[in-house]
Amino acid sequence: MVWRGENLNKSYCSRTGAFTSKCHTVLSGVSFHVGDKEFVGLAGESGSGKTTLARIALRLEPAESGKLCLAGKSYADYQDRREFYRNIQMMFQHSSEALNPRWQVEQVLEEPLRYLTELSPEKRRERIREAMAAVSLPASLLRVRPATLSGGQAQRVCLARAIILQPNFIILDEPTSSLDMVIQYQILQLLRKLHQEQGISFLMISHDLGAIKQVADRIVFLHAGQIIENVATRQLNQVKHPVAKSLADAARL
Ligand SMILES: Nc1ncnc2c1ncn2[C@@H]1O[C@H](COP(=O)(O)OP(=O)(O)OP(=O)(O)O)[C@@H](O)[C@H]1O
Repeated sequence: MVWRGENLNKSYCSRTGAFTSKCHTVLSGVSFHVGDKEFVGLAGESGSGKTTLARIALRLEPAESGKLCLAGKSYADYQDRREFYRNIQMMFQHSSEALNPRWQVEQVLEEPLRYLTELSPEKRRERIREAMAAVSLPASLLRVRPATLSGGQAQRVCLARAIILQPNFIILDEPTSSLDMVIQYQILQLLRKLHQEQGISFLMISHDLGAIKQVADRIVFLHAGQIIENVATRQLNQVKHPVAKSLADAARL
C-alpha cells in the first residue's frame, strides 16, 4: 500500500466574538488507502472536503487527529522533508498559477531536482529530458516561459515536474477541469500511460466523475466530509448512497 489515511478529522474555526468561535467540520473520520500501482479517484460535490484531504495528505496543513502513512512509513517518522516529497508529489488544477512566470520550463523542472536530490547537473539534465519525453513535450519548449504555453502544454509541464523525482505516489487535484474536452481527454490518456508504464500510484480528486471513470481502478466518494462509498470502477452502477448514485447517474449521461 502506498498511502493510507485513518480516521482523519479536520474542522475550521472562526471567531464570532471576543470569547466565542464557531467551528465547521470539514472531514469526519475519513479512512481509505491507495494500493501499490493503484489509480484511485476521489469524487464528491463542491465543498465536500476533497482539497482539504489532499492538502493534509501533502502535509500542507495538519489534520486535527488521525493517522497517515506513506510508502510503509508513518508521517510522524518522516523527519526529512526531502525524503517525504521524493515519495509523494502533486499536480493542481490551475497550472498557470503553479508555474513561476519568470522561469523557463527548464528551471521549473530543475528546481525539485536541485532541492530534493543530490544529482549532478548532467544527471539533472538527463532527468529533465526524460520527463519531457514522458509527457510528450518537445525539448524545444525547455527554453520558453509558462505564458507562451497552451493550457494543455502547461498541464503537461506540471505533470513532468510531478514525475521528475520518480515518486511512488502523485495526488492530482482537478487536473483537467480547466481544459477543453479534447485536451482533457489527452491528459487523461497521458495519466493512464504514466500509471501503466511507470507504475506510479495516483489519487485523482475531481467533482467530474466522468473524468475519474476514464482512468481510475477504484472510486472513493466523499460527501460532507465523510466517505460514503468505496467501489471498484467497474461496479459503479452498484453504489447505494443517493449522493454517489446521482453523481454516477450524471456521469452516465
Ligand atoms: N482555510 C480554510 N478556512 C476555513 N474554511 C475552509 C478552509 N479551506 C476550506 N474550507 C471549507 O472547507 C469546506 C471543504 O472545502 P474543500 O476545498 O476541501 O472542498 P472541495 O470538495 O475540494 O470543494 P471544491 O470541489 O469546490 O474545490 C468548504 O466548506 C470550505 O469553505
